[in-house]
Amino acid sequence: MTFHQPTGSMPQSALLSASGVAKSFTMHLRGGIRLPVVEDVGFALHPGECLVLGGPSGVGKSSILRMVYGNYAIDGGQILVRNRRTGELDDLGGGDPRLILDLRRDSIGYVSQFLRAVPRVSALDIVAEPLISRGTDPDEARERATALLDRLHLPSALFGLPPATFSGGEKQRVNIARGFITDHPVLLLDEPTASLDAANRDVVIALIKEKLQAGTGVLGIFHDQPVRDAVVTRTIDVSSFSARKKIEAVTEPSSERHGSSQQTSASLQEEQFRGPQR
Ligand SMILES: Nc1ncnc2c1ncn2[C@@H]1O[C@H](COP(=O)(O)OP(=O)(O)OP(=O)(O)O)[C@@H](O)[C@H]1O
Repeated sequence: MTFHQPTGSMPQSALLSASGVAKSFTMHLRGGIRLPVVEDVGFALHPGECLVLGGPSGVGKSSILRMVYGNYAIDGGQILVRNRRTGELDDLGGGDPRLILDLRRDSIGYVSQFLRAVPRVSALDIVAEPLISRGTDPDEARERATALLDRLHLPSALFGLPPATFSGGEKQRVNIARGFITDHPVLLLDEPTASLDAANRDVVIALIKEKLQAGTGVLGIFHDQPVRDAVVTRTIDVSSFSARKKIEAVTEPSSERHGSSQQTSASLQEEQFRGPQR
């Protein structure tokens, strides 16, 4: 396999680093309008560290997580990841799909806000699958999945059912169990506790702390302040990477421009969600 070779470096002890990363979205259905989101994103993640992405809604926190997981291509810069299998630094920002899959298998885990359940697969098998696909004996994998789902208070009557009909919190607990069952050195968490009650939030806090103690580096978004305060070791203010501030600073003083062809990023954003007017 040949992968994109990184040209940069990162602190020896780091698991992951981003430098000079920029991201904009192009609205192809809106005449190719370009919506800049972040630029010059830079940070490093070390073992046992919980780096929290902070800043107001829409500033680019989830976009950064998605870039680090290889879901979003980057416009520039580098995202270097220590490949657990080879020990080498890989540039995930290069967008090589084979490299992205390789890193997801052994090096980077991700718990998204929502479970993407496969139809007809039981909750237990969804959770056990990442272990089985990495060679763990299926019985052992299911035992560990059972223990994790028990810990997250999922009623055992649901273990054998596909999560399609589960409540939001039940689906999220299956999602969390699936994300935490493996031991990726880097774990990305996108609001893992958003749909959980207090008791399960405490379980997730404990699970995150156990990961950190084991040396996992966690990069996460936590809107839930008690959870954030319980796990954070360092916060990154994503506003400092905002590519919008500069645009707004240029467009704000001239109010007559609003509504004309010189749109602000805020109005572009609105349009993006409204979609084409019919
Ligand atoms: N796939 C996409 N296509 C177009 N624009 C996008 C896309 N994903 C994100 N954006 C835009 O990028 C900006 C940043 O979004 P992002 O979800 O990263 O923000 P956030 O800081 O995580 O927000 P929140 O805290 O509300 O979840 C938003 O204006 C959003 O509309």
